[in-house]
Amino acid sequence: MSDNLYVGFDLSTQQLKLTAINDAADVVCEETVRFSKELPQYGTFNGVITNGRIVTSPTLMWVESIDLLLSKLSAKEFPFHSIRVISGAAQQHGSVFWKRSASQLLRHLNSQETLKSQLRDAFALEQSPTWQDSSTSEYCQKLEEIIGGAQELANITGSRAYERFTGNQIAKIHQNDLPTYNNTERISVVSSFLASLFLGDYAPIDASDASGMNLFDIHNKTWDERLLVACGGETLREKLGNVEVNGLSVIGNVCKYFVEKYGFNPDCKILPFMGDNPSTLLSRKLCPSDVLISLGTSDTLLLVTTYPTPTTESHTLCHPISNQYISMLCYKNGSLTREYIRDTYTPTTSWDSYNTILRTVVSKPDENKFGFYFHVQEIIPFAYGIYRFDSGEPVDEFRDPNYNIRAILESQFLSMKARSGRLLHGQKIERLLAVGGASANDSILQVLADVFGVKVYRPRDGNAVNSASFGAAMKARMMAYGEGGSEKSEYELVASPNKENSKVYDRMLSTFVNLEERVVMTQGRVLTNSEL
Ligand SMILES: Nc1ncnc2c1ncn2[C@@H]1O[C@H](COP(=O)(O)OP(=O)(O)O)[C@@H](O)[C@H]1O
Ligand SMILES: O=C(CO)[C@@H](O)[C@H](O)COP(=O)(O)O
Repeated sequence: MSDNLYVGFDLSTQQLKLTAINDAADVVCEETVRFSKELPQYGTFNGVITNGRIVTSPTLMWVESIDLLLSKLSAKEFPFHSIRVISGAAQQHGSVFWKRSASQLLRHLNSQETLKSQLRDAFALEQSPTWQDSSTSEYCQKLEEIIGGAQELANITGSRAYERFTGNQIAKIHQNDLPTYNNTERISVVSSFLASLFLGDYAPIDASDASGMNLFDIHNKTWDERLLVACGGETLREKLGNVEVNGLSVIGNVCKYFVEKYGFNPDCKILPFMGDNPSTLLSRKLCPSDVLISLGTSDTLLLVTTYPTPTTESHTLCHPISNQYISMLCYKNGSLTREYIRDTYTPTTSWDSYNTILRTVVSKPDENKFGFYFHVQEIIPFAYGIYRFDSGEPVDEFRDPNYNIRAILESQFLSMKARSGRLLHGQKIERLLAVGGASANDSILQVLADVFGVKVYRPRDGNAVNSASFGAAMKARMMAYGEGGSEKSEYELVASPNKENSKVYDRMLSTFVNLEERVVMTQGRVLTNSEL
């Protein structure tokens, strides 16, 4: 490993990850810290602490995970000195509230101590709001009213008001806990928080992540004054600092702490850190008609567009390194809800037994059966609860409960298909590119191919396992090689649609949309199936 190295981090819901690549863009090292498993003292489950609709992560757990990750690499004699550039990614929307004077702590980090011991007192909020939080509905409603409606807000910021978006989280603190708000010097999103630690100073929020706050004008690429004042009063602008609109501009060198403690090169450059979904888009070379589907803790559908048309169901984000835009659908019931169904309906609670049932017991779609699995409060649609239908009638359980194993995948992918049409403006999808933890699962990707009627590819073996940290490493490498670099053929075909199944799913789409509407109409309280 004597090459130059380019490193990307990803601070996601369940783990902190690192990917290091070399000049040839080959992955030379990956490392992970799983929060709940490796830092159990913080009491998180799947990386978060849930209290009803409030979902947070301990900020200090994130801080400690950085030293833990780097010390794991030290133990392997990782050549920190060879890292030329670092960048990073993180879950979008989450926030970190730095206390007054925290910048002084950041600027004087001492390599003889740990980050945790020095930053113990740096945060005005000990628990960071995360993207899974859905406790701010009243602030969302107010914001849309102030600005003239959901579509109007989407036209400015790229999204209608969403509970997890940082502006609404800030409004909640501003209106309920003014002392904490006033004691806050800087509000970072998770990506700029992570960058700040490496920089030893507050790092700017990058434009792609600012697009997930309901505060940023995605056309002019500036904070929107009316929205700032509505969410956090006159002082919010100062608390947020500047947005970095050029994702490839150097924001500084790595700070002394990392040079002295781990042997980073003092000349190692830092590029702005991004949201994990924009970063995932940088991980692969995409053709204009490619659609990327990330099946991780959250499920997202992503495509790049030159002409954004914000809707009230999707998100439009600034592209992290170009003047283009990203259209995105995001679902909260992704891998963890699939795990829940796996653990409820398989004897050995393993993906192997899940896949066996999917391939053998419920191997064909049944066009009369539909399930909706909003195990946690969903984003699109804004719904909660589990609902099943057989021949148009609500049922508490399918006659063969194994059908849940297929139905959850069908409903997740039918929802994406129904909604992606509006983002594509009639353009045909040529390839679906699957990334994220569940993309390792061929049986799941077969259902995806059947529902969309399109071939599904995934990164070829040997590429990075984690797309967001790989994307950040690829951006770091762009400093030396530009945006093109030496691209390789990076995909393998995993699933071709079964024509018969695809016909069935085409027929199911309109019934799916109607039943989903019916489920949403009953919201307000969770109904059992027999009440529907
Ligand atoms: N073989 C598999 N089949 C289906 N899901 C899987 C498989 N392997 C891992 N996963 C899921 O992937 C999820 C993690 O995905 P990942 O993209 O790494 O997470 P994150 O969204 O936190 O970045 C886990 O919750 C796990 O359920
Ligand atoms: O809320 C969103 C996007 O709007 C999520 O996609 C988060 O960015 C979380 O990412 P993961 O932890 O699932 O990677």
